[in-house]
Amino acid sequence: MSFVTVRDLFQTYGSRPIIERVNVDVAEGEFISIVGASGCGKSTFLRLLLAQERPTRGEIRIDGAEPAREPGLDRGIVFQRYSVFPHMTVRDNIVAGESFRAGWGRFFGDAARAARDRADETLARIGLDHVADNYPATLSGGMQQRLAIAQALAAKPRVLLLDEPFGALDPGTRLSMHGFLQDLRAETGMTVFMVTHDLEEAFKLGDRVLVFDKPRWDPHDPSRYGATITYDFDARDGGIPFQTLKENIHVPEPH
Ligand SMILES: Nc1ncnc2c1ncn2[C@@H]1O[C@H](COP(=O)(O)OP(=O)(O)OP(=O)(O)O)[C@@H](O)[C@H]1O
Repeated sequence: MSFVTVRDLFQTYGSRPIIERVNVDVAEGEFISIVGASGCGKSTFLRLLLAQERPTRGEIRIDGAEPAREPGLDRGIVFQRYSVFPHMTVRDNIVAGESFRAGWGRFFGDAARAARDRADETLARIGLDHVADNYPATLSGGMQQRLAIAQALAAKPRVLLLDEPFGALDPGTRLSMHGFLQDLRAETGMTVFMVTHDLEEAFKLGDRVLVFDKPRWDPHDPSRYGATITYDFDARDGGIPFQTLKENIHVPEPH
């Protein structure tokens, strides 16, 4: 059963086509990695899923309906940087994330206290309880991204959109963030779309890996045509052969 349905999607800026005839069906709970050359429209595709922009042509359906224009209702988004509110404490960032669900309203009195308690529980679960009163700028990159993901999930979205969420992190932190995201996914059953430049990350985390590319190319006018999904790899159970090969590479013990 298709949960997210994309049909004949086109996006053009001025006279410049960016995305051409994108068609894809995604089941609820699937983790979709998106890869492709720089500037080929991956972030544009996420913005269309978020309904931040309307497509030039075509349609997107989430659970049978057009995606709501307000963020945080059924979709949460995390960018490479700057997804959290810098002027709010770590705890208030989580409370703000939850308040999206309440229609951007603010919590008062008992409701505010209860929201802060829930935020503290979340922070304890993601290992950020000791910095609840700090401001995001005082946290490491990995901690800020953990906070950003927890904030996006506080509104309990059914779809999480991630735009190169780990791109600015060092390899060790990136690895622990993979574990963090896999745990959250198992816990929530959410549907995820993640743009990444890291192929290994794409195949490791994704159930499917979509490749965006331009099937038509005019060498005299590179911006004449847009990109579409040229490959849709099944990445479950080890993914494509190179991933299996890589895991099987045996490095002999030194004698
Ligand atoms: N609002 C806009 N108006 C005009 N052009 C835009 C707009 N948004 C994006 N573009 C252009 O569309 C193209 C695709 O941009 P997009 O950010 O979606 O690519 P991307 O694949 O995510 O790139 P990267 O991997 O570098 O982040 C770029 O050439 C960009 O300059």
